[in-house]
Amino acid sequence: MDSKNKYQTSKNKDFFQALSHAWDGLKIIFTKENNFKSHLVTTGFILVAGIIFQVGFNNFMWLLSACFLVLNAEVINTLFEYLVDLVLGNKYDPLAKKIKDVAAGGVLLTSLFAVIIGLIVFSPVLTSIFKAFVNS
Ligand SMILES: Nc1ncnc2c1ncn2[C@@H]1O[C@H](COP(=O)(O)OP(=O)(O)OP(=O)(O)O)[C@@H](O)[C@H]1O
Repeated sequence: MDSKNKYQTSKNKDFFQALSHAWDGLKIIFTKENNFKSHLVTTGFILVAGIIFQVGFNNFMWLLSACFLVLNAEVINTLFEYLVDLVLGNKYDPLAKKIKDVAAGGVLLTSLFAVIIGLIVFSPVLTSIFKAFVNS
């Protein structure tokens, strides 16, 4: 199948064709899903904060991992939303609700993990800000 054929349903010919489809997938989720955009912006702020406050290599890796887990959970959530919509369209189905809600629950759970990691990593910074605020 020609790689320029937008109706391709067969396997990709090479790694670069697969990469271009994966990039298309990221563009879709970035342009269509506002939650993904917010998570990406938050990831940027957290990583910049990690650099500014010099949290150390290991802590920075924890922050990086937690942020990318949240982004990945959002990708999986969107995937299930698209699958349900593909199969059902606007038809209501209690199982579809379960699928979408469980996928959204996965994002929430991962986000809670990221918040806990953030609080642990930035606790020295937060403590010194709190002390400075109390002493002022
Ligand atoms: N076909 C359906 N049948 C039953 N319930 C549905 C169906 N589609 C959506 N829902 C319910 O409506 C809610 C909102 O649907 P939507 O597709 O916007 O998911 P969402 O998790 O809110 O999306 P996002 O992650 O983009 O904020 C879902 O969580 C689910 O409870």
